[in-house]
Amino acid sequence: MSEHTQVYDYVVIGGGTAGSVIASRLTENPDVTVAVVEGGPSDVGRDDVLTLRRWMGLLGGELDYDYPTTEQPRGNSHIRHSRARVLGGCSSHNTLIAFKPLPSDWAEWEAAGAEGWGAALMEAYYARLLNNVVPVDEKDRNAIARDFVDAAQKALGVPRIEGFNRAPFTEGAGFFDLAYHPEDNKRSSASVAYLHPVMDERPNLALLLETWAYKLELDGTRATGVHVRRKDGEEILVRARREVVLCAGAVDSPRLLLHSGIGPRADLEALGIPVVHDLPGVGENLLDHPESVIVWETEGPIPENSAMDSDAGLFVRRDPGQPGPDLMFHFYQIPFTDNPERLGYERPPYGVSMTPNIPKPRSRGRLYLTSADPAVKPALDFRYFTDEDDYDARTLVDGIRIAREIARTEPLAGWLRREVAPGPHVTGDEELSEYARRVAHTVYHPAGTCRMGDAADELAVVDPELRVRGLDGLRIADASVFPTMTAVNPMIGVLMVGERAVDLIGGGA
Ligand SMILES: Cc1cc2nc3c(=O)[nH]c(=O)nc-3n(C[C@H](O)[C@H](O)[C@H](O)COP(=O)(O)OP(=O)(O)OC[C@H]3O[C@@H](n4cnc5c(N)ncnc54)[C@H](O)[C@@H]3O)c2cc1C
Repeated sequence: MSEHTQVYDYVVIGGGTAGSVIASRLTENPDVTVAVVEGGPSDVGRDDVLTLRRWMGLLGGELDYDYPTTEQPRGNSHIRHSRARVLGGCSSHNTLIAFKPLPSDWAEWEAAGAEGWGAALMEAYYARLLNNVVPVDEKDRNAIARDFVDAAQKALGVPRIEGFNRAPFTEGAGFFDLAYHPEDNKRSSASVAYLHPVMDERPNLALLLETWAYKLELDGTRATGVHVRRKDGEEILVRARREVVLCAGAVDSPRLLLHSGIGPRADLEALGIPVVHDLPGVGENLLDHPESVIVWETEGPIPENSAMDSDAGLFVRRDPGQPGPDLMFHFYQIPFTDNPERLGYERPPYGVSMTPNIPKPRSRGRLYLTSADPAVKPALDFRYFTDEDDYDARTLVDGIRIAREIARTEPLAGWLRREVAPGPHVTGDEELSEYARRVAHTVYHPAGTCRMGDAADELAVVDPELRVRGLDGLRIADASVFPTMTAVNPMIGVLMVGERAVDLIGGGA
């Protein structure tokens, strides 16, 4: 089929978390035309997507790109990285836990060269968000999760936090804020909040759904559009009069750059991809929040009410010298045994789990291509637990010990019949580390693969205005631009990147 051309002012590649924000804001100006190239279908009318509590049913299904990791000698090689293939992106299949990044996160970004991204300025972008961010509703607060919060507070002496986004914190236990509508458990995802209200009313907004972007079009050093393939095989060159904005996420943004010849020269040459622009940082600095899991059998069934089965959590700061928390826990009202089962552990009929994770992991991974064929998934080598001081693994060992302290404390203790995994006999540092790493999972937070940095930083992919270094007409706005990992779950940070990108582009009404 021959390729034809469509022209818009802006082409947004990826109608996901950040992309939905940008497309919505840019088209507030009726004189500006925007095309969104989105690989997945619409989420409108899809209860399987829009009902928050059904999130687990989406993992690994037809709306999941489902990226494997490379072998992880120090970790778990079986982790599958879910990435949503649907309008709203990962905000359409995640758990919508909503944390404004902490002031210490923004300070770290600034120190890494993201000039102008300090906490005071970023506050305005949080205020702009259209998502319905509310604390877990009273009716969704399960009795065992309430007792987890009480026990954590008592066992560790940390404060109870009601509204994690009200003020910066370093420690505390409580129910999360979620981007949802408690009355019907519907998502307040990026697409629901930003696109649904306007998508049928704005002739200047074109949603090209089930359309895959496989190569950027460049005229010299200027990005002028993108080559896409529609579901029926039709190929289109979607041109941008003003800018191309890449919002395909931490996996697919670097993937598209690499297939377009933008990346580390030697890697591209080795695969026979013509080098358009040597940019060594593309795919480097692959970050994540790794987690482990402790599972208990409960004395019997747990009440059913919940927003999405992991409604409460805990932050701890073990090292008072740190500006923010250095250990985080999600509490699951279900026995989360996917990884332990592979090691021979059983799934109890009724149970709960705590998943300690590393807010500021030190291991750094890398994303790279293994083929010049754009259909082949890239390799994701997170290099889990490879940091020099073994900080990451030690953090999870501390996490298991702290989780046990909480489990021994009333009012939680009375619910629990026995520890299923790793089991009370596993107590030594070495054994705990081995267990923690082999059952390690991801909190699904890949980031950093096109990181922002200053002009002197050769491994930076975008400058503080989100422009790709050395090229014109091309910005990136999604989780890939994170210079470092936020201590908290990243989605709100991604939405704020989207809002800020609109200002930097100079668009919007
Ligand atoms: C299961 C799960 C649970 C999570 N829970 C939470 C949570 O509770 N709280 C939190 O803060 N964070 C959570 N996260 C992380 C958070 O959702 C992500 O960090 C964030 O949504 C990423 O946004 P993004 O804009 O970078 O990418 P995405 O939202 O993934 O958007 C990328 C979009 O681009 C499209 N796309 C990609 N490549 C192409 C291409 N070549 N052509 C066309 N379209 C393309 C995709 O279809 C997708 O819609 C979770 C993630 C997952 C997977």
